[in-house]
Amino acid sequence: MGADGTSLFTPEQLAFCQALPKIELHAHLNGSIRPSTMEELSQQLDGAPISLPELQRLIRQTTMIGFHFLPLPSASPTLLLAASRTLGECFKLFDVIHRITTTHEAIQRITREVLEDMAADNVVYAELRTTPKARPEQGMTKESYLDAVFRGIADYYASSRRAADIQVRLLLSIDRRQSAEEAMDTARLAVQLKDEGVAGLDLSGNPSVGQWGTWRPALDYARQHGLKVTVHAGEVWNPEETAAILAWRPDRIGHMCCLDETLEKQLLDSYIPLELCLSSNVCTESVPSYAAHHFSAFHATGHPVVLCTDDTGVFATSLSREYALAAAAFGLSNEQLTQLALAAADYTFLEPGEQRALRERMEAAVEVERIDNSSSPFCLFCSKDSCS
Ligand SMILES: CNc1ncnc2c1ncn2[C@@H]1O[C@H](COP(=O)(O)O)[C@@H](O)[C@H]1O
Ligand SMILES: [Zn+2]
Repeated sequence: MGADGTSLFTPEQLAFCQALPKIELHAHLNGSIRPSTMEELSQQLDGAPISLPELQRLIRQTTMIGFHFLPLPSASPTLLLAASRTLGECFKLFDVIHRITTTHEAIQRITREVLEDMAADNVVYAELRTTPKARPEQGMTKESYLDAVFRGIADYYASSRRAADIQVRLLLSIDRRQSAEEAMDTARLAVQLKDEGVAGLDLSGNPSVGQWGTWRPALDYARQHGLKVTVHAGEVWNPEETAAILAWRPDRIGHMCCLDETLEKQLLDSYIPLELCLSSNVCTESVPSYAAHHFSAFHATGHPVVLCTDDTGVFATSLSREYALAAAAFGLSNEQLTQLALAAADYTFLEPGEQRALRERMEAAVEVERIDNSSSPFCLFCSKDSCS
């Protein structure tokens, strides 16, 4: 374990995590944009309200986080120095990203690329979330924004040799800057698209903005119409709101970094699955270090937890890296990592039969990996030099 805010994982740990079939349940579409695409799209900006040098500075700063993964000489582990990007800076960057992804073409492209990146990382099931946006100046409505997302998904399936490898559902996000009416529009849209691959609703956005009561009717509406709901909560210290969200009992909750003893007990009693994003929380300083991340305490009690990325483009990470970080920071064995990955099937917003089928598909893939690795002198599945 490195010093505060640093963590160590070995190339073998990362290789194991890359080979593991994984489930991604907390990924924001625009936050998962490839830095190279961000840079390319920014060149096409014309008369943007943000200057190109400033945009380039922000993009460089993002890519720099990626450069903090320093490969050391072969026998040494990979060193990750977590660069920090406060939540405020993070939301400035989202505004920038949104300025360069204003067209249907850009949305379609980043959707395809995000799926390509996930499949290459051995993600076998993903719930991708995004905030539908109306941009009248671009002839974009919330519906046409989502059509572009669906076209991006179709493009991925049409072009990928690994198409069968990844199953996708969408979650529609409500941004905390939105009014009750805007939130309700998104909830109605999600209900209309239930049979088209929309599995649920998400509440996200700058945690310091807005009031829980504003969006609650929209979330009630979605729930009454059979959709699942996940909510970002406790990303900053706001005990009243966190308690109200827990009392509402979302189907899953993201983050929950800032809890006191009472809230922690309520959460444990609720048994609500937690979506945990280590790099995001450390980079935004919602938690002080990997070692101090609450993943460890919740995982140790048997509380349902799932590792997720949040924003691979903003935090320069991947789901494999998040698993490797957890392995290193909390001393998880390969078997524990495997069980963690498999258990996520139960926390998806799929029907129970589909969850079982997903888990079986993952178990079969794990079995193939075990057999493939059984002849290797270094067993990926037990971290021993040889496996008996
Ligand atoms: C870092 N922690 C976070 N906390 C809260 N909300 C976040 C977030 N990361 C991302 N988002 C939400 O996702 C949007 C970008 O994707 P979409 O435009 O919807 O595809 C951001 O604008 C924010 O609302
Ligand atoms: Zn998030």
